[in-house]
Amino acid sequence: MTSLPASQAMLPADWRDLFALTKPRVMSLVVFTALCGLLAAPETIHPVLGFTAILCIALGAGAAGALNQWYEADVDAQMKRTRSRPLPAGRLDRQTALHFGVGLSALSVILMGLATNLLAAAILLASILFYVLVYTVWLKPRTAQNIVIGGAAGAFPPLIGWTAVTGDVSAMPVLLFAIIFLWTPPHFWALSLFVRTDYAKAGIPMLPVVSGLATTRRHVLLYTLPMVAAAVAPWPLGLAGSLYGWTSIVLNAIFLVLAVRTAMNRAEEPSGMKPEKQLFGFSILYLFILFAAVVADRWISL
Ligand code: HEM
Ligand SMILES: CC(C)=CCC/C(C)=C/CC/C(C)=C/COP(=O)(O)OP(=O)(O)O
Repeated sequence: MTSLPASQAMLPADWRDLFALTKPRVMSLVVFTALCGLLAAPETIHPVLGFTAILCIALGAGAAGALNQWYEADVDAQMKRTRSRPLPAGRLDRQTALHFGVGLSALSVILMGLATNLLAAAILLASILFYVLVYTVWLKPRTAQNIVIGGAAGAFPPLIGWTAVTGDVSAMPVLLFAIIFLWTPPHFWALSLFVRTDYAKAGIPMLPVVSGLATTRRHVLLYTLPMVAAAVAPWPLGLAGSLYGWTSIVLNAIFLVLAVRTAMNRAEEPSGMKPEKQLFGFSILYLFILFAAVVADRWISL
């Protein structure tokens, strides 16, 4: 029997499966970046409304994850990494997942509109539709560029958090969007290199399956360069101070070194892919620390 994370161990079985449907581990970083967008905004929001906004983003992101798993149940059944999810493992039926996903999506968008403003609710709805329809249904089964465009869905949360407070969109939240948008390809392609046989088996045209290891490794480095530029930009542009600036320089230097080592690696087997594994693991830490620095920098400047 596999051990459960502490956050899931205390829930009764059915709730545990519904919770797992929301991809809680991935969504924790999505929600964290949204919270940072909300806390870095130049105005304030009543704490109850701020909490409600973050709850809505968590519910919306979880609903999108559930709809993704509803649509991909057959594909998930073919991959080692995903076959123990509630739907392919047969612990939950597809209709329940569909109702859960649609209901939670509607609830999150309506509540966001009531608690904050229509722009934030509209961007939340657009992110859910983008992830489910544009990425999952349209691009993912068709093109190796799926995550380049489809990954935009995961870049919206800080913009939504910020907009929930201010009611409009300015340069800094657009940069926060750009950082996650450009971060997604190296984040995912690093991982895709060492789980590529799974994707090949399931017939999903991810880059290493379609174009090979060397091209994917070059693409990891290619997308890291504009990501570094976008991540450092807030300091020289005067949108953030030196705390953010120095944190960003250190994080981006490490990311770049790992991306170069990935690009230079020639290993064919996952056992030789240490740089790729390190880059994937660091990509998560990178985003957590970078977004925490956005907030810390704003607070010390108040
Ligand atoms: C289309 C874009 C993306 C793709 C294809 C992708 C894919 C993946 C995959 C396949 C994993 C492995 C773990 C799992 O099976 O769930 C993963 C892990 C993870 N991703 Fe992404 N990801 C994307 C975007 C994002 C975004 C936008 C965030 C957050 C801002 C994020 C945060 C994470 C985190 C925190 C993990 C680690 C989860 C764990 O510890 O199990 N990902 N990602
Ligand atoms: C507010 C809102 C709607 C946010 C959405 C956030 C979002 C789209 C995050 C993307 C993260 C993610 C789990 C990608 C993996 O999809 P996949 O289907 O390729 O992964 P899988 O193979 O593990 O199912």
